[in-house]
Amino acid sequence: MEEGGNRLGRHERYRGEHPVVVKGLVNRFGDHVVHENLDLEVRRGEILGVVGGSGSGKSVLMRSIIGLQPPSDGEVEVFGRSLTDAAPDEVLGVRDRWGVLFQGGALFSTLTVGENVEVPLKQFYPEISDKLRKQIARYKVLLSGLPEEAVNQFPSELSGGMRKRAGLARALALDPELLFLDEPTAGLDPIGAAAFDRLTLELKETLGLTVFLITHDLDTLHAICDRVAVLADKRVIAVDTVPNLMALDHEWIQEYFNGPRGRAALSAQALEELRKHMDMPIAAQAVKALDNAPDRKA
Ligand SMILES: Nc1ncnc2c1ncn2[C@@H]1O[C@H](COP(=O)(O)OP(=O)(O)OP(=O)(O)O)[C@@H](O)[C@H]1O
Repeated sequence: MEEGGNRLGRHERYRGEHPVVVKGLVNRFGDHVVHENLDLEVRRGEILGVVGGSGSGKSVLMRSIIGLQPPSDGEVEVFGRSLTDAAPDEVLGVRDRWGVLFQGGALFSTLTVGENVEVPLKQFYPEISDKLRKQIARYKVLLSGLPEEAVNQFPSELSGGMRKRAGLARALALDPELLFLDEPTAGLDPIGAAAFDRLTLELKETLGLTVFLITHDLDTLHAICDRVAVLADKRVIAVDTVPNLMALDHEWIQEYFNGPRGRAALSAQALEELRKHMDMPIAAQAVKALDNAPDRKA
């Protein structure tokens, strides 16, 4: 067990280097082997992107880490504690330290946004008064970039992007140290997706979160991920920064990062950087040239 493995006090933060450590993970459904000897360490304070082809087992990996998918074999440690053979009360002391945004938001449709955020507060902190719980929920809704009135709206009254933010507000309900996001920008338009990326980065920086982020969105990987884990061949074949991954000689990685969509994401990011320096004539010229480039007009 790594440093920081002693049981944490309720209000104590995890100080170890790796809030998530996965060792020799095996997941099987009948004859179908999804993971075989998968290892992964998530560093404290990083945004770790998780990529892989469809069906490569990204969601199953996340579910194994948060205890929703008991692994066929191997070990999962979260905040220095093994969850695979932990007693239920030990798991309880760990579960309230993470927040999860599932694909699609997974909000309760019969509850308002504010009430949705109150659910984990009620579950883990039943001693909190109704008034304080409502105030905390309202604050989380605002923190997620939603307007005040969203607190009393139902999920069906919100746009897709707002629903994602409502799901994020609920994931932040317990002031988590670790945030799991499963394809948070899927289905958002590019502007909404970029705004959600900025919010994720801001939350990571201001709240000191560690973020495990499953995504297919190349723009997200370039814009906010400190490192990216690549799932292929039933395991994590590489974990590194995007530039280092791009230099690896692996067919799937090359196709993914250096294929046409990968290059477009890279040029979009370069453009974004250049736009920050429009007072410099060379940057302004470059932005103009890139904006007029034929592949950007297509
Ligand atoms: N409960 C389950 N029972 C049987 N098979 C499952 C179960 N959950 C997942 N699988 C299978 O495990 C494999 C990995 O699924 P997973 O959802 O993790 O993929 P993914 O990498 O997240 O894919 P996508 O990018 O399409 O969301 C798939 O073949 C899926 O059908």
